[in-house]
Amino acid sequence: ASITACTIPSLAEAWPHLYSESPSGTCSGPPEIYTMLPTPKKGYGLFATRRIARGTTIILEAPLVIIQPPPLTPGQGYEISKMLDSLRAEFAKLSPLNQKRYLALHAHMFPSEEGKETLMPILRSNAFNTGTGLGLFPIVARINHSCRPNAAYFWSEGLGRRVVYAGRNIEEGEEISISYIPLLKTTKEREKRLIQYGFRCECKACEASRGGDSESDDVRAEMQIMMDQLEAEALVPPGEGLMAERKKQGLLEDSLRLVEMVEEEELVDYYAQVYKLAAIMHGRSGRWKEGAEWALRSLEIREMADEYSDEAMEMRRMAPRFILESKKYMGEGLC
Ligand SMILES: C[S@@+](CC[C@H](N)C(=O)[O-])C[C@H]1O[C@@H](n2cnc3c(N)ncnc32)[C@H](O)[C@@H]1O
Repeated sequence: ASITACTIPSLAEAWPHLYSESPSGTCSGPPEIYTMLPTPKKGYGLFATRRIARGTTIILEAPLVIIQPPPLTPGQGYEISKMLDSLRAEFAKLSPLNQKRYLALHAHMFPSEEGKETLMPILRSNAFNTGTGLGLFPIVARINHSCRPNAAYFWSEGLGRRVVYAGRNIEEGEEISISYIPLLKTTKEREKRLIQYGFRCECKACEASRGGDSESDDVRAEMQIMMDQLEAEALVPPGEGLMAERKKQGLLEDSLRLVEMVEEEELVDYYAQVYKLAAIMHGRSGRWKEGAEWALRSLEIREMADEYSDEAMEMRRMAPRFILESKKYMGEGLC
């Protein structure tokens, strides 16, 4: 029989809104499309209780606490002692049940912290940004990391919630994963960034690299270079003349290559960004129809994530402009 959260009393207690025991003693799972289960090596994780189609919102969660971090000290990060005071103050304001939910979360303790207060290690192991602050979201905090995640997430300022959505189709029983770190880095660089969480990622991309197959690392490093270059070029007026035309063609080819690499690596977090770059580079070469198609693909993802985000608005402005241009070019101008 599968283990459900109801078989783990502390979880059912910490998550009373998700798990209930019927009078007959039967555990009824959450109505959500995910459930929390123990994993062999990663602590708890969230798993799909049924097939989740790409684009589906999986979680919309308000923060339990938000901490406004002090300004970053260059090269040293945040001054932890200052954060601890505000964290203690925010924690004290929580109801006993919410304090329990906070303390039930995983804490990665550094050796110097063993046996000490867990408030800060819990925040460090689980927090996500909330615009200017750092927030703790007890359900989202149960999602494990993968360097090739199947879900993506963002903070919606308008809703005041963190939103997790399926970046690709997720099969029933499959673990839901997100990325805690930027992914266009080599395995070694990603390992360093994951130190604060206290684990070494064993996803397929990391394991292949450790096994001597450097393909994923090479591709990710190349993607970062191409992305930076295309982003920079997108800000500069394209120019005219033979040389400029050649450059435009080269950039168009690069943008398509970048799309191909990102899709091959299944880096769902980057799809919208690279589709937008492909749209711009096609537009610059006068290939408005293809540009419009790329713009619409980017818009679809931006809307899937957050239809009110600045990025969605930007694509909503770009796509019709490209469509209009392609109609002019085809002699179908609007009357
Ligand atoms: C935000 S929590 C995720 C939920 C956590 N597994 C739990 O039981 O509550 C982050 C912690 O989960 C574990 N974790 C997350 N992703 C992992 C991975 N890919 N491999 C191993 N451990 C992982 C690490 O202990 C990390 O500090």
